[in-house]
Amino acid sequence: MKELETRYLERLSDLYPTIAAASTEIINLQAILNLPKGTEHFLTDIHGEWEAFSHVLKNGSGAVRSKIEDVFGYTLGKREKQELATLIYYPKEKTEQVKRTEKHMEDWYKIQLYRLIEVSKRAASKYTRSKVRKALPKDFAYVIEELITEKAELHDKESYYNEIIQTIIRIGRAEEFICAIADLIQRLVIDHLHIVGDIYDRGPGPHIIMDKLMTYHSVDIQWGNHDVLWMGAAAGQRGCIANVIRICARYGNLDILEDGYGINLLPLANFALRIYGDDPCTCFRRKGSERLQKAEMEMNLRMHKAISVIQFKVEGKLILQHPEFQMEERALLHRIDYKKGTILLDGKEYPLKDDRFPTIDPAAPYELTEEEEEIMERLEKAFAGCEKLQNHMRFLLAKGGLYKVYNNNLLYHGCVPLREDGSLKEVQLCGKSYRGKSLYDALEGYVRKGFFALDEQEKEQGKNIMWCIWQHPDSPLFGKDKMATFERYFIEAKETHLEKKNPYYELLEKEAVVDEILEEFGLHPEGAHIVNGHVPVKCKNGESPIKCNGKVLVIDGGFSRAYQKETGIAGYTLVYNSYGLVLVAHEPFESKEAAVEKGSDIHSDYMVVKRVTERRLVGNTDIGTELKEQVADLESLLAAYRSGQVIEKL
Ligand SMILES: O=P(O)(O)OC[C@H]1O[C@](O)(COP(=O)(O)O)[C@@H](O)[C@@H]1O
Ligand SMILES: [Mn+2]
Repeated sequence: MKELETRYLERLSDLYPTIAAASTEIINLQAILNLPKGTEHFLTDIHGEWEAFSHVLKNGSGAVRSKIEDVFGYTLGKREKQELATLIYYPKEKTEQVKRTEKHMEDWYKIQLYRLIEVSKRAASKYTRSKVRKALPKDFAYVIEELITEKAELHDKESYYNEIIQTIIRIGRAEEFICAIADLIQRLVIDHLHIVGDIYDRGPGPHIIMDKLMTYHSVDIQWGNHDVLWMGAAAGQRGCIANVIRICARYGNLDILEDGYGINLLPLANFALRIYGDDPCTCFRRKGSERLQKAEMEMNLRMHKAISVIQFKVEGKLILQHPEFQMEERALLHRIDYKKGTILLDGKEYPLKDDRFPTIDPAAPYELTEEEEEIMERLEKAFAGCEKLQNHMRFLLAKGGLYKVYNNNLLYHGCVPLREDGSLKEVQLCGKSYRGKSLYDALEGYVRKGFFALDEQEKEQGKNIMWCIWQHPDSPLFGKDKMATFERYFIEAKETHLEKKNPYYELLEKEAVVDEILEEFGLHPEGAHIVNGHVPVKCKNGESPIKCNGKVLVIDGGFSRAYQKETGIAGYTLVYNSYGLVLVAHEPFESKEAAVEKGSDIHSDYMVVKRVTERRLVGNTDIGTELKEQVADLESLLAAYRSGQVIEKL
């Protein structure tokens, strides 16, 4: 044991070879521990709405505005502060707009540059110089550092700064400089980003969001059911592929696949036109925006139906092949009376709104036709072979998981499956029984196997589990008794559309239940929170995102336009800074142009969930715990140097 410790200290002495080096590092770490904790930003349910997402990233859900407020308080008017905020979010566009009318651009540059420097000084003051240095834009690193660092020894600071700024303007670099410093501010106001699931589906730009996240300085992702659906599709699981395409068609977004990811949908399009060419496919009208032209719409309708039918076949077959999933009642095609055009559900017969099924053989309803089979084979290859999609999925795998415990908060997208009495529900998974955290851990293990297992059978199992995570009643990411997709397309009777939520959602006000969940994940209930998304908070019905006296925060980001009518708001985000937790309500995002033109921001309301009496320091965070361990190790090294156990390397 002793030997192991000496060996460890020897390795550490490679990094800190002298008493002086080890001491300096201890002092540095100690300084970091006493800085205010960095601001965390939580977003969920972005659902492809990349413009609103980009905006919220830029404004840090109000974090930029509050920095401006801190710096300028009463010394700037409301309009000027708003203009400055817009300049920080959209430096290029805002400068262009000003140029159109402003006659004295030099003055304008000078004023804005001063203001931007003041804001960045404030934003940087929370961090060590080394961290700020790492965040500096390459081109202007040196000069920005000069400008934002207080120089006590300078006599005439003003003329020194003036000189720098004048030079920047004179040599025609003011615009680039503004962009660089605006980026720096955005980067400094948010230290870490949490995405609590559902990046994909419904909106037009999940791939753009993924590209953005991949360049973000610090992020973790808790996968949502829609994200796992895409992961399953990328891994080649057919049920997931069909769902992904169906949802894109449903929202008129097939171009995400075709243009965004370069996945060829032509075989499906040709097939759909041939098979459903004179079928009005009225049940397959798309939801959401009016972006499609008429001809495209006709095509969309048909592709939508074609892939839906394929989905119901593929899923039904999977369910029947895997009785252990216990989803038999979700295989529906054999319950249809193809002559009468009805379906028998729970002993009740319902007429179908559309009973044209030219590709279904009533004797073998789950078999794909030869052409359907060929289409699926090609799609499988296309998804698996799409480099961009695979890169995005690898990023999700690397930065994400099914849940996260971070700074005393428990983050997951959906729920923890519970029984009616609030106890953790036992769930069967591949012959074993799990509940609570063990269920989450097991499921995550299967997802990773679906990508990385060497053994083909294990890999296959992992892929199928991804499909289960998407829509199994016991999936913690789905959390409903069924996904009534078929019923919602084909049956008028609303009672069949009902998807009953897991008791979790009713029990969230019960402190004993919430505490048990927190403890299950290793947290002390005192001062801890659960943050989840997934269910839109219907503000207009008086629902609140704050449950259980602030212990649970259901912050469906509500970015999805299609859901905004229902909720009456564009959702919530959460900010956790050194002063406490603040829930931010958002208005619908109009467009980037409107944001620049009108200086409109979309955060409308703040609810302080928790305000601490003493500012929280890095020392009280998870990173702080790690740093303290490092300090302890370094102190052992120092002692070893002093006792002669380890010798300095000069
Ligand atoms: O309104 P849409 O896009 O048809 O989606 C409805 C389906 O989406 C789900 O709500 C799942 O998506 P969410 O994770 O966004 O809730 C299903 O329960 C439901 O069947
Ligand atoms: Mn969801």
